[in-house]
Amino acid sequence: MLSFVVDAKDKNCSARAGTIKTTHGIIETPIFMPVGTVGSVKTLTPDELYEIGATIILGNTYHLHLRPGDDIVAHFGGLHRFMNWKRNILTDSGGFQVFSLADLNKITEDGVEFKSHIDGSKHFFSPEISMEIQKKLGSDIVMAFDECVPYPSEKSYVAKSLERTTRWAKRCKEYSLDYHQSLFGIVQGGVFKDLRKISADQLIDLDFPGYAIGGLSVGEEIPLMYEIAEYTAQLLPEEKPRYLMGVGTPEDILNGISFGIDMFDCVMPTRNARNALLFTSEGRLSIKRADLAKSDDPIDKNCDCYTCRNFSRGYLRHLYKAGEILAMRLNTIHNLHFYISLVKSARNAIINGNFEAFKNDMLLKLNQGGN
Ligand SMILES: Nc1cc(CSc2ncc[nH]2)c2nc(N)[nH]c(=O)c2c1
Ligand SMILES: [Zn+2]
Repeated sequence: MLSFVVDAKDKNCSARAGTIKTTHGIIETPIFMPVGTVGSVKTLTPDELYEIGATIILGNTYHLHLRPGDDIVAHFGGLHRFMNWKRNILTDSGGFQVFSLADLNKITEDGVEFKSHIDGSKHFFSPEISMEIQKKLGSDIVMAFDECVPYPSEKSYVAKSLERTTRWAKRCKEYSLDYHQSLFGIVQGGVFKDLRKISADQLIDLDFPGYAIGGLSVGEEIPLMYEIAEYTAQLLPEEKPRYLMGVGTPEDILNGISFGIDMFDCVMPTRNARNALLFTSEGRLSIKRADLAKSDDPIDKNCDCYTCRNFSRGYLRHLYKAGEILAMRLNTIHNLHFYISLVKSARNAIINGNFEAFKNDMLLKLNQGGN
């Protein structure tokens, strides 16, 4: 069970600040959700995640089903207990990962057969099986089992696929989840506005407590992603949360917020951190750079994260070059803190009525090479 209220709306664009309430606590939106695919946000402890302000993290049905197995996670009382995470968890439904990771055997009305990318073992996912796994994981927000069509795809295939995704969503809705879990529908339709409208209308008829925009950030050009994301967001009920899956860069998130989108997730901050690519309020910074060897500056002088309060660029560069695990941890703390504080600042700007100015100022700063 999930409630959502809109706390403030921008006057010049669709941006809004909201509050999601679940049994695992409050989520103030716009929100960025760190990705914890196999039950860990790579390199960080739950306490470190609380410290940077994370209120919801993501888990993956596909990965956890394959390893350690949803039965094992259920044995420990669900994913919250298993990983000792006391706040919210959203789990993706597995469809996307099957299509992007597994050796996909075949897709039928009933579901998808696939081979594990880990050991090649055969598996089958259906809407019902995806719901059963997410029920065992005990996530607060459960994603419907969908087909994320690749880009580009023939319009005729996208049109047929979205109809099946709607039929699958209906099957998911008919499955009884735990009292505390809420199921979000996922809008598909590729990059075709007329198909997006059909998909959105069909899912709205099924009446979900929240809606995700799927099928984007799959290789399409950024302007096209923005156009479809904005169009689709405006089709969705204003009083329900809107989640843009797999997005994105800080710029994408600021633009997504202006389209009226409330929730975002992306592996970028955590993956880039492990590759020494850091986000700062003056643009991107590669901490590997030789000219940083003697820099006593923090990664970002405007950042108050643990890493920026305690360590120099020179030290972080050294750790990375030496292959120290601490480098990954300190970089991850900074990048996640950057994303989470970006959306928190966006929320405050919406509440204070100056989101447009905030967004334009940030977009300028994010793209300067001021490091
Ligand atoms: N781009 C994109 C990303 C994801 C993964 S979101 C995620 N899961 C775990 C981490 N992040 C998607 N997931 C689903 N179910 N459907 C989609 O259309 C889709 C599109
Ligand atoms: Zn920092």
